[in-house]
Amino acid sequence: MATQIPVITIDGPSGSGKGTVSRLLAEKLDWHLLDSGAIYRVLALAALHHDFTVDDEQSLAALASDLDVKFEADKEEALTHIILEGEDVTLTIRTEKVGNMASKIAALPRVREALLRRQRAFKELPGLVADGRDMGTVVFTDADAKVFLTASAEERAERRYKQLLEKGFDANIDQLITEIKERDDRDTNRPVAPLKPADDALYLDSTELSVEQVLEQILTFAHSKLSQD
Ligand SMILES: Nc1ncnc2c1ncn2[C@@H]1O[C@H](COP(=O)(O)OP(=O)(O)OP(=O)(O)O)[C@@H](O)[C@H]1O
Ligand SMILES: Nc1ccn([C@H]2C[C@H](O)[C@@H](COP(=O)(O)O)O2)c(=O)n1
Repeated sequence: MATQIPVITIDGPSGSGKGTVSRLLAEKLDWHLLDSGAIYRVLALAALHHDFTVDDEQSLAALASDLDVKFEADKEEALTHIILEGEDVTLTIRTEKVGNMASKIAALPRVREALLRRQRAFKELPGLVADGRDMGTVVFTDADAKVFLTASAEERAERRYKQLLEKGFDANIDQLITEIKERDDRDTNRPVAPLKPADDALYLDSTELSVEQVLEQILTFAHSKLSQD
C-alpha cells in the first residue's frame, strides 16, 4: 500500500496572510511548503521579460511548461530564494505590477494546466502545506485539512502597504485598495479554478485576528482533521 502524504491547503485572497501562516505552519510541522502564487508570479515576470502579452495563451502555456525556476529554502533567513533562469527574483516578483500580471495570466486554462504537475510534485513526505487560490478545490482535492483564509479588503491593503514599505518599495494605500479589489474580482470570477472556499474548508476571517491567533486556530483544526484519518 502506498504511504499517505498528508496535505494542508490554505487558500484565500491577496494579503489575507496565507503565505505568512503557511510558512509558520510548515516550520512548526517540519513539512514542505508550496507557495503556488510564487509560481504564477515567476511566470508573469518571465512573460514580462519575454514581452509576451496576456492574449498570447499559446506562448504563455509553453513558457509555463518549460519554466526554468528553482526554489531554494533558506532556513536561516526564513525564506525561500526563487531563482528564475539563474537570476534571484525573490524580491522582484513581489511587486504589485507582477502580482497583477500573475492574476491575469492565471485566468488562462492552458497556463493553469501546464502548471498542475509542477505544483503536485511538491507533495512529498513528511507532508505539505500548500497556499494559493485553488489548492483545496483543484490541485489537492484530497487534502487532509483545507482552510479558506480571508480578511476585509481594507485590512489586506493596510497589511500590504506596511509590507511594501518594509521591503523598500513605494506604495499608495488608495491605489492598493483599488488593486486588491480588482484582483479579488478577477481571481473570483474567472471561469477556471476561481478563488472560492472548498466545500469542506474551515472559513477563517482574520480581519480582527493576529498572525498567532490565526496559526493557533489552523493548528487546532488541522490536528483534529489529521487525527480522524
Ligand atoms: N493576521 C494578521 N494580522 C496582521 N498582519 C498580518 C496578518 N496576517 C498576515 N499579516 C501581514 O500581512 C502581510 C501580507 O501577508 P501575506 O504575504 O502572508 O499574505 P498573502 O495572503 O500570502 O498574500 P499574497 O497572496 O498576495 O501573497 C504580511 O506583511 C504579513 O506579515
Ligand atoms: N493557486 C494560485 C495561486 C496564485 N494564483 C494567481 C492569482 C493571484 O492574483 C496571483 C498571485 O498570487 P499571490 O502571490 O498573490 O498569492 O497568482 C492563482 O490563480 N492560483
